[in-house]
Amino acid sequence: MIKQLENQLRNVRNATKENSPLIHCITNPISIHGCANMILAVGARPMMAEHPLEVEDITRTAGALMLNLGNITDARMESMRRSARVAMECGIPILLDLVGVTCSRIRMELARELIGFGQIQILKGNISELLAIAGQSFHGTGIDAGKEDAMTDENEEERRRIFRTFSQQTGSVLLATGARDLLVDQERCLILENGTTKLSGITGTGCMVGALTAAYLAQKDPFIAAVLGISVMGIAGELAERSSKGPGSFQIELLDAVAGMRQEVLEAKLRIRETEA
Ligand SMILES: Nc1ncnc2c1ncn2[C@@H]1O[C@H](COP(=O)(O)OP(=O)(O)OP(=O)(O)O)[C@@H](O)[C@H]1O
Ligand SMILES: Cc1ncsc1CCO
Repeated sequence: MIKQLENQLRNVRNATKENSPLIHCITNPISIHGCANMILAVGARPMMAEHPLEVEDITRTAGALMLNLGNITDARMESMRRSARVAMECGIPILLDLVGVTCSRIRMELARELIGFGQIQILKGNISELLAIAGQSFHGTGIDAGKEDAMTDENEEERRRIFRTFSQQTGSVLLATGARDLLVDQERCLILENGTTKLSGITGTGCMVGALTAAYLAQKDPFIAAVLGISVMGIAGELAERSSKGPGSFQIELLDAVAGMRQEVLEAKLRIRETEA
């Protein structure tokens, strides 16, 4: 599995740099700047447009659409509906980041509405947000995952079963972030263990995982895009931790590590395992 996966990761990374796809993001203002820089760092082109009267035109020209529910507003809710419809008509892949569906009824209702339009290629969130959207009990508060929801050896099998069923119902690849990241589609289930607690010390790293994944999603392989989004961020976090003094320099080093990541380093540091089928 690993050799084949490494080739797929390399091909998608190279294609992203060669084709420089436009990535249309409708996202929160807290992490918007970090998300745009992450998309640039992997060779794609960010476009952060959210006015309801212009988003359809912009989505039509994009390689992928990222919808992030953080800090939601009426205007962005309307824009997300409009852009999602256009993307689905035009076959443009969509990533929906479920920021805060654990704490906000309107976000949960909007997420369900967007999922109900048809196929969202990737549903992403922290583990509590994924449990919530799958109709399971959860412990997250605000935009943070609950400690009780963390992935463990004990709950791995049950989670795999729950999320595989939800992936079959929605047709989406599911990406749940945390110390152990979980990636599930209708046939496969991977656990990724790269990263550092320092990634939780600056705001928006989850949103940036969404932005990286959306950049790779333009190559139209959602599972590989999600593996790349989460592993590039995790490994860059490990590298940045070594060379930074605190959250300020960590933020800068993180961007540099994403932009400068060599394929050999990615392959050498990747901590990934497939769970039993
Ligand atoms: N304890 C940890 N150890 C290693 N990596 C971690 C840890 N916690 C989070 N990460 C990594 O940090 C990144 C963000 O994941 P997290 O689950 O914190 O997202 P989030 O809660 O949505 O973040 P935000 O709300 O700040 O955008 C992911 O790459 C994840 O793998
Ligand atoms: C802090 C914060 N609040 C809403 S969105 C966001 C960015 C991280 O999700």
